[in-house]
Amino acid sequence: MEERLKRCVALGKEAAKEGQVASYIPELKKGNPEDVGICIVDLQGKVYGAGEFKKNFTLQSITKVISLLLALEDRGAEEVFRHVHMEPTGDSFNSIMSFEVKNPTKPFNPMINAGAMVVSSLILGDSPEERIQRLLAFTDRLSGTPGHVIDERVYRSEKETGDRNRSLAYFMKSTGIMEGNTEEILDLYFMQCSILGNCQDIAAMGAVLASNGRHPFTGERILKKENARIVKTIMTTCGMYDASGEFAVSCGIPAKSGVGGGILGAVPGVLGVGTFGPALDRKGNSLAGIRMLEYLAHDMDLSIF
Ligand SMILES: NC(=O)CC[C@H](N)C(=O)O
Repeated sequence: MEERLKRCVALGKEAAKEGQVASYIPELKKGNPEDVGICIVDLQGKVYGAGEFKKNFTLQSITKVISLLLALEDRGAEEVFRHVHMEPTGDSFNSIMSFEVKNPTKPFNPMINAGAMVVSSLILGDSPEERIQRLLAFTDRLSGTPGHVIDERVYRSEKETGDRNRSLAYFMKSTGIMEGNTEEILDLYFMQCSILGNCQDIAAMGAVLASNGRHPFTGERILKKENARIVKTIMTTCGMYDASGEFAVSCGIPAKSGVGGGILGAVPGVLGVGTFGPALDRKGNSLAGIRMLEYLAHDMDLSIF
């Protein structure tokens, strides 16, 4: 396995040369495009890693999986899906057009920004502070590693420049889909995107999903089986944004990407995998991550299809 992962990293480094580090959030420009890492956590809790698999990065849209799981555990699926659909969009993750023109009643799915903001608004807590603390504590539980924090610089950078997300949020306020204090919900969303984690953290989360909600490190059940199933399905259809269809064919692993360069993968009944490589393609997915996951899927016969 060590050899296989080293080979992945070599392939990932090669693929990363074609990509660009995200720049629309100024602080993310500091990412090093040559960083590449991968980690696998199997369902017995064994950890295998190569490259920069212990290096922290902001989880960004990978936290859409965490917030959806928490909202599902907090509120139940019926209530969550009263506020958000579960359909792929075919448009970019922060598209306004798709949302307003095609379907103004509720956001298409929880893996695009509009849907994720509505989902975060459903997380229980009496104050924004309590909500973000619950989200951080849940990140600790899912990853099996305590002490997750927010990258304050990325958070501030996003808050200062997040006009697109602000537009989406206020549009949803105007149609009545998103209830509550819009600025507080935006703030929660910006903070959640800035949660720091590494490949091992996201591989462990993938393993929890892969084992239908049991933690591979402790055997403890931390998610309802049904919620793990729902989230894996939505990752398959929507997790790589408007590249989800192609990724399902080329790789076939339920996955979720983030513009910080991470991808979380969950192979049902087999393993969780986390990849890192901040050089992105034009759709906002990590090039190294895609290459490594495609290689792994073929080499280990991991496609679910
Ligand atoms: N694709 C992503 O990772 C997007 C998350 C980013 N924080 C944003 O809201 O634009």
